[in-house]
Amino acid sequence: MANILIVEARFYEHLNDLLLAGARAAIDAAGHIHETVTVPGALEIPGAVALASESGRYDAYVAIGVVIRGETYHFEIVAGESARGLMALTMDGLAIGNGILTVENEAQALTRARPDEKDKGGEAAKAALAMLALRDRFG
Ligand SMILES: Nc1c(NC[C@H](O)[C@H](O)[C@H](O)CO)[nH]c(=O)[nH]c1=O
Ligand SMILES: CC(=O)[C@@H](O)COP(=O)(O)O
Repeated sequence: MANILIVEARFYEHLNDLLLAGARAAIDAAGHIHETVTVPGALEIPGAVALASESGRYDAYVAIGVVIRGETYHFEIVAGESARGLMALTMDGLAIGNGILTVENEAQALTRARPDEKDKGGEAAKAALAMLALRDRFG
């Protein structure tokens, strides 16, 4: 049984609740356990994963968040840098699924967050478990 850490950036409460439901359902269905920690925004997710990985308590990580474009360039920074940070951690050997939505508006986010629609939270959890299985295979 693996211990999965879900790191959520709780910028949009109602959207995160949907993503979390999908991620938790996927982990439960696979027979694993999970914990959840909350950070202010997507930019803090990679750092939280890095800090958690130093504990040695978790087998894989699921990043959950929603980045919706506003008026400024900040969207590119938040979306791009959170993804880049997670990719760097993946290349360091951590099993991570990226469920950070980067969208133009709330309607796009809702469709992707709902477990009974695109279920990006569940998809990210399954990706993390797939990477964990790969690491175990190559370990
Ligand atoms: N605009 C969004 C943010 N912005 C906040 C940053 O992620 C970060 O917390 C801040 O810059 C302090 O370091 N975060 C999201 O998750 N979603 C957004 O739409
Ligand atoms: C993704 C963001 O950082 C964005 O929500 C911030 O909005 P704005 O660009 O209008 O400041």
